[in-house]
Amino acid sequence: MAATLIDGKAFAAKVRGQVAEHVARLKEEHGITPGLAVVLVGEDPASQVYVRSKGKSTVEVGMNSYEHKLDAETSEADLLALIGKLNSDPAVNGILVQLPLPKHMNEELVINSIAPEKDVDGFHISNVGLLGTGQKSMVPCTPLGCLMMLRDHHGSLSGMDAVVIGRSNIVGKPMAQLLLGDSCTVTIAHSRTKDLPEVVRRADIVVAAVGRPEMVPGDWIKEGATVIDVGINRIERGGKNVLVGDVDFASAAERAGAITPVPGGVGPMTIACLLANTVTAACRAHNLAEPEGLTA
Ligand SMILES: NC(=O)C1=CN([C@@H]2O[C@H](COP(=O)(O)OP(=O)(O)OC[C@H]3O[C@@H](n4cnc5c(N)ncnc54)[C@H](OP(=O)(O)O)[C@@H]3O)[C@@H](O)[C@H]2O)C=CC1
Ligand SMILES: Nc1nc(=O)c2c([nH]1)NC[C@@H]1CN(c3ccc(C(=O)N[C@@H](CCC(=O)O)C(=O)O)cc3)C=[N+]21
Repeated sequence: MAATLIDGKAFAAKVRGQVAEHVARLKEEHGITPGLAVVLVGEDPASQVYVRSKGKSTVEVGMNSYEHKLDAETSEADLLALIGKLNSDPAVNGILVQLPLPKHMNEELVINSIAPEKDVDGFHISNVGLLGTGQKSMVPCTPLGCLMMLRDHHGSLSGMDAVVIGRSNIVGKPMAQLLLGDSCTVTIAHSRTKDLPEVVRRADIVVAAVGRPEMVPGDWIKEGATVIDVGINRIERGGKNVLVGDVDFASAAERAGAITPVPGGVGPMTIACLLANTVTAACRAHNLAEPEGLTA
């Protein structure tokens, strides 16, 4: 392997350490313990795993974790009522409603009912608008984690050619906004992009957020490029269930300058950034100085 491995697991541990320090200071100096509420509707096994791991990390950094598990048949009105209660609860600084929601719910309506200042996912329309106009906002966790790793590796990203594959509201679009904010020349590719291999070959930075196992082969990667693999795909290989990204790691690592693995790359950073956003939200709620280096 020629590429440098960007160790998201180790980076995430460092971020969680910084969050823990800031939480300890908030407690000592101001008697404040930040709180994160996570709402899960239904019994999707993958979602249950994430929610448990989020709760565990929240407690480990010294914050309060409030888990709300609702069954799949819960009405939208009941979910909105719960969000209303969390919005007005001063002990709750961050609210995350795990996606996807059951089919009978209007995801946009639900997300936009979260108080924007508690929207630690950064999905509320106000936060989307603030990010798009370069104003202070809550920044979506996955793109924020990717940005932190890129800045750490490169220092400045100014003038670099970046290609984001995927245009979802939760990953692709906010990722592109953040890269633009750091003065990259940004291309957003998607399922209708003509000649994706050629588009990717131009890139100094490739962020793959598609949800198709190992779809980006090494020969699309420009020699020395930095590859950030957001994909989390569970596939069967050799009779075993394994986790792979959207990038074919083995062949891409031959050409890339640096690359994130799956697992152990973007995933752990997503959770660390969720904690970072929660402590940031708590500081803003109390008009206190925000932790440095934990926001975009
Ligand atoms: N590590 C982490 O923390 C997280 C990981 N993920 C993972 O990231 C991946 C993407 O998630 P998400 O953004 O929610 O996914 P979506 O399904 O919402 O979006 C996928 C995007 O990929 C595009 N796409 C699909 N097929 C192709 C193709 N053949 N060529 C080019 N583009 C294509 C789609 O294009 P179009 O718009 O034209 O349909 C769409 O914009 C998933 O594997 C998910 O599990 C997600 C969130 C967090
Ligand atoms: N409102 C909302 N916000 C989210 O941020 C959100 C969501 N809904 N729905 C689902 C996706 C997915 N997601 C992941 C978080 C961590 C890992 C993670 O830590 N992955 C580990 C592996 C974990 C495993 O083994 O399954 C890793 O990549 O190393 C993965 C995926 C957040 N999401």
